[in-house]
This record gives sequence, C-alpha cells and structure tokens, in this order.
Amino acid sequence: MTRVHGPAVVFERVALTLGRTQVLRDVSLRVAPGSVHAIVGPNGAGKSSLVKTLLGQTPHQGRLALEWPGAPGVMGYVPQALAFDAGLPMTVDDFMAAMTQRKPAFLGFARARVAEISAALERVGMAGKRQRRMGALSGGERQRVLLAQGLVPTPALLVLDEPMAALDEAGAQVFEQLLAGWKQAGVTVLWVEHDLEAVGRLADHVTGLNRGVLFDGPPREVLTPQTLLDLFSTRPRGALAQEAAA
Ligand SMILES: Nc1ncnc2c1ncn2[C@@H]1O[C@H](COP(=O)(O)OP(=O)(O)OP(=O)(O)O)[C@@H](O)[C@H]1O
Repeated sequence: MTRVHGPAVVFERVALTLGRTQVLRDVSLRVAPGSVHAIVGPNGAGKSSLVKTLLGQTPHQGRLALEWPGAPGVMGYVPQALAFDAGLPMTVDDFMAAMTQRKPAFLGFARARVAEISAALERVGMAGKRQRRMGALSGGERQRVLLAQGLVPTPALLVLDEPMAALDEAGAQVFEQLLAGWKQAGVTVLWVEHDLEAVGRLADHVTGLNRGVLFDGPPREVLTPQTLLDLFSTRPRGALAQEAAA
C-alpha cells in the first residue's frame, strides 16, 4: 500500500442526546495520526453513536475535528454488519460499485475503480463470489465485502465498527493483515471492537467508553482487570467503590 498521511481525530467535550437518552457525555479523546485507536465498551455504551457522530450523522454538542497534515484525504467507513434482503438483485460487484463511485452501479464500474475493486475483493478472499447476491452471502462473507469497500479508494482515515464481528478464523487473519498494512502505510484507524484480546495485541491506543470516557491510553497500561471490571460491570461504579471500601 502506498504511504498516506492520516489525520488526527479530536473529540472535545462531545455530547449527544437522542430522544431522552444522553448517549454520550463529555467525551474528550485524541486519535493520533497514523495510529490504530480502539474503542471498547459494553453493549449500549455509545460506541456506534460515537462513530456516527464522527461521520456527521448525528447532531452533537462539543468540538469534533479532523486535523489533516495537508489537504484532506479520503475517509473510509466499515459499518457494523448490514442486512440485505435475500431477493435483492444486488451482486457483490453492484454493491462495490454503489459504494465506491459516483457513477450509477447499473452502468458498471468507473474505469478508475476497476483495478482497485478487483484488488480489494482479492485481498479479502471474495474475488470468486463477485456475481453472488449480497443477500445470499454468509454473514462472514458479507463482512469481508464490507471490509473490501472500505479499501476503495485508498483511505487516509478508516473508521471500523466491529469489523471482526462475523468473521471466522481465516477472515480474522485477513483483517489482521489489513490492519498491519494500514499501520505501515500511515492510515489513521478508529476501531470499535469487542474482542479485547485482539485490541490488546493490535491497537496502539484504547479508549474505554460507557457514555463517557472511563480510561484512555496504551492497551498494556489501561486494560487491567480493574478497569475492565469498571467498564463492563452493569452495576454503578459508585456501588463497586463502596463495596471495595467496606
Ligand atoms: N435514535 C436513537 N434514539 C434513542 N436512543 C438511541 C438511538 N440510537 C441509539 N440509541 C441508544 O443509544 C445507546 C448507545 O447505542 P450505540 O448503538 O451507540 O451503542 P454501542 O456501544 O455501539 O452498542 P453495541 O456494542 O451493542 O453495538 C443505546 O442505549 C441505544 O439504545
């Protein structure tokens, strides 16, 4: 992969309220340029909402900025598993065209994209299934295609929302290889992930989120039994502290 210059991503006192729910409160964190930065937290913690806020899909309070080292580059996004109706007449190729070019998918690939799309599908092991309907793929195969669309055009910032969720062992290995390539190329990666072992091994930095930031730092320093208990415990932190003191 050619060298790119990923931006820093800055959240400053970001808050988000949806309906009556305060989904995010006082979230401040900085994703360093070219780093792999993981966000971990329990179900309903606000991780996907944080991603959607970054993508400009939700009205937030506070400051959110992308600090590019030069001219703004491409931002890629790999969503959490998408559902497709089994009868939907959209093949893998149609989906790749729809996601990666302005030209309507039914007119075929834009010439500039042909080689990149082939290479991306090859990299995720889906080159042999380009004419399959999206709705006929297994969950893991669909996830591989979602990863492939995030590769085209080459991003400088990549936002991944649980990209490993449906992947089997081989798929997880493909993902790890991609991550290593992005790291080497200087891509900034913001990565929402449930697999703490993978985060500990592969991320440069990790933020523990449960509506607000509970911890933030290098995995080796912040992923301790106590911080994880605090993050994933369904009981209020105050109650745990009181029990510990008793
Ligand atoms: N449009 C909405 N209106 C009201 N509440 C919402 C809306 N969207 C999300 N929420 C709530 O915001 C909270 C955070 O949801 P979010 O999907 O960001 O969590 P998450 O950390 O990504 O969870 P998971 O790990 O289960 O994917 C949840 O309680 C959810 O019900």
